[in-house]
Amino acid sequence: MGILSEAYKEHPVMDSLIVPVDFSSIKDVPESHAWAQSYDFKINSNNDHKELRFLSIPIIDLEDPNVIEHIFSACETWGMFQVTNHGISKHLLKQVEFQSKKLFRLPYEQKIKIVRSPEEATGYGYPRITPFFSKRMWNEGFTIMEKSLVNHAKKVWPNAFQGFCDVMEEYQTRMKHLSNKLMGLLLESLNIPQPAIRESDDDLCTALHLNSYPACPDPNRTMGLAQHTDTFLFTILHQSGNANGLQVFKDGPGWVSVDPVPEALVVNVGDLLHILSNARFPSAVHRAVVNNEKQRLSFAYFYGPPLEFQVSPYLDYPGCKGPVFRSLTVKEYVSIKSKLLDMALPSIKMLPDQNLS
Ligand SMILES: C=C1C[C@]23C[C@@]1(O)CC[C@H]2[C@@]12CCC[C@@](C)(C(=O)O1)[C@H]2[C@@H]3C(=O)O
Ligand SMILES: O=C(O)CCC(=O)C(=O)O
Ligand SMILES: [Fe+2]
Repeated sequence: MGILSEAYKEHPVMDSLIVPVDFSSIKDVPESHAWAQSYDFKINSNNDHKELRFLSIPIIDLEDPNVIEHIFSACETWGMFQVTNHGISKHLLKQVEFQSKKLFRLPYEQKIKIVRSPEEATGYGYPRITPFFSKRMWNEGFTIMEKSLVNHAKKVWPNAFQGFCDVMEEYQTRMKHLSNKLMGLLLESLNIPQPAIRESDDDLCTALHLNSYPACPDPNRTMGLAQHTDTFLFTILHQSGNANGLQVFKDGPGWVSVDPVPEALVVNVGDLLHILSNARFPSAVHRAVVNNEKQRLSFAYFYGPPLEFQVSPYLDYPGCKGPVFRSLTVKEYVSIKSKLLDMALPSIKMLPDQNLS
């Protein structure tokens, strides 16, 4: 999605909110990264729901004959599920992990050479949502979209970039394939006739984002990735190294831990699928916390329709009371999200009288 930067250009991010600190040289959590003590780091903090304490998101076997029903129910209840039998080999996941470790282990001066530029989408840096929070996150990331990959890799490994590029390219190809399959299942679960979303495969908005959460001296004072919803249709996430960290917010129990399940990948609903489903599927509010033992890595693959695609709520289902959101292009939504973050969805809600015909 080279042209995704067209949508970001209107809201360039200041350099100081992109360039991470050198985490390898930090012995204590600095003020810049110390979140308020009142910040809710706890899991299942709502004591009224003790019985929900051990809740977990559904695990769905993609070869289950009832996969459509399971996906519908998981998306409606959680906006998130884990999938098994997804066809991504353990070997490839290990290679992505190996190459990512190699990248984040580079000396600081090297990583700085591939910092994301203020209007761009790809490269090394703090999470994109950083400007919306007064404190920095305990996270360094690297975003890959097709064209940028080789250029960035050449800057840090002029003679040895190929290994990194081959693995990341292979992973993106496999992820796109799995995403096309999941998209079909998600649309079927919503009874939406397969639209043009997947016709122009080349123009799809896809991105691979590698997250690294360095081991933190005081994990209860800082946040790995602050709460957010993902922008596109859905995200496929691999939590590497069996390290906990991901949490999803559910009304009632509060923050629920999404523990890594060997061989499973996490799938979460993003804002565009929330709009397309006419709010029947929640866009999963999630975050990542850190630990003091070891670095945690996660790999997120974002999948969306082409930038010019018009996203409209689908209304042909029993009990539909009219559109919850106005329709808009992907590009317009990305631009609104860069400006408003969690107020983006409320800002495109239809007013009650706009639904009267
Ligand atoms: C395609 C994208 C989705 C993403 C913004 C990005 O351009 C590349 C990084 C993605 C990420 C990863 C961490 C959380 C997130 C909210 C962020 O700040 O950057 C997501 C973005 C998103 O879903 O909008
Ligand atoms: O690291 C995680 O578990 C969450 C990552 C995430 O939410 C993202 O990259 O959008
Ligand atoms: Fe996310």
